[in-house]
Amino acid sequence: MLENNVQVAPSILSADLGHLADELASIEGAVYVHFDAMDGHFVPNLTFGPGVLAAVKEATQIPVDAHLMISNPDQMVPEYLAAGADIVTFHYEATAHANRLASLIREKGAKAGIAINPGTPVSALDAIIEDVDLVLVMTVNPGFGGQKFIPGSLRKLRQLKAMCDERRVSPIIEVDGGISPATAGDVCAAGARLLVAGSAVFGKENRAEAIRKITEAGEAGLTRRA
Ligand SMILES: O=C(CO)[C@@H](O)[C@H](O)COP(=O)(O)O
Ligand SMILES: [Fe+2]
Repeated sequence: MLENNVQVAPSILSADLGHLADELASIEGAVYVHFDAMDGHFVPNLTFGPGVLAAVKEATQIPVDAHLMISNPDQMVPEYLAAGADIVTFHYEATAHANRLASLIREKGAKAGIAINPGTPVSALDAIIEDVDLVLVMTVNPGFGGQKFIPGSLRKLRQLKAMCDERRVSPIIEVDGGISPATAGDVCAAGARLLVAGSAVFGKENRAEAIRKITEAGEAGLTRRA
């Protein structure tokens, strides 16, 4: 990914699931479709699994960014890979074998992502930062769409960017939760480049315009940083 390229991944958690194919067709400008898998155990909500991911892949050409909010991801990751996920992101807090899991994802040709909850420090990534393609900094506590952005996430993003620069690695830095044109500038100024947005895209009538506004606000944040 280019250093100054802001990308938006609409989260279908906020889409009208009864008309998923139409919803997917509406997100012009989206670089990924964000797919929130929740198991009712790691997070207090239950959504969809690999079967729905395979249906999403059938319905759109846009690559799928699978965010697995599930306990014991080691068990289910092969299913999400087989379903066609282009990025598979598991939670640091959910596995004892993060490096092994990241290797498995990469061996199958997908991008490997690791996510950290708001309560998990960036230092938790110390032993894995070289082995992943993406780091997802949760900017709300996972489980639900439409929550308020946690401002303390900005400090974590700056710490992560500094860690990456020091170690000379450049994973995609993704943020998820409460992202809108109002918060996109700050997260991009702090280091994020891939912005998940659920309610700020699917809650709007004109999705292409919503995606464009988030992208532009993010790019304005990059200028501020420079
Ligand atoms: O992973 C999650 C929630 O746990 C997200 O991907 C949400 O779907 C984001 O929704 P908004 O905060 O953008 O409405
Ligand atoms: Fe997500």
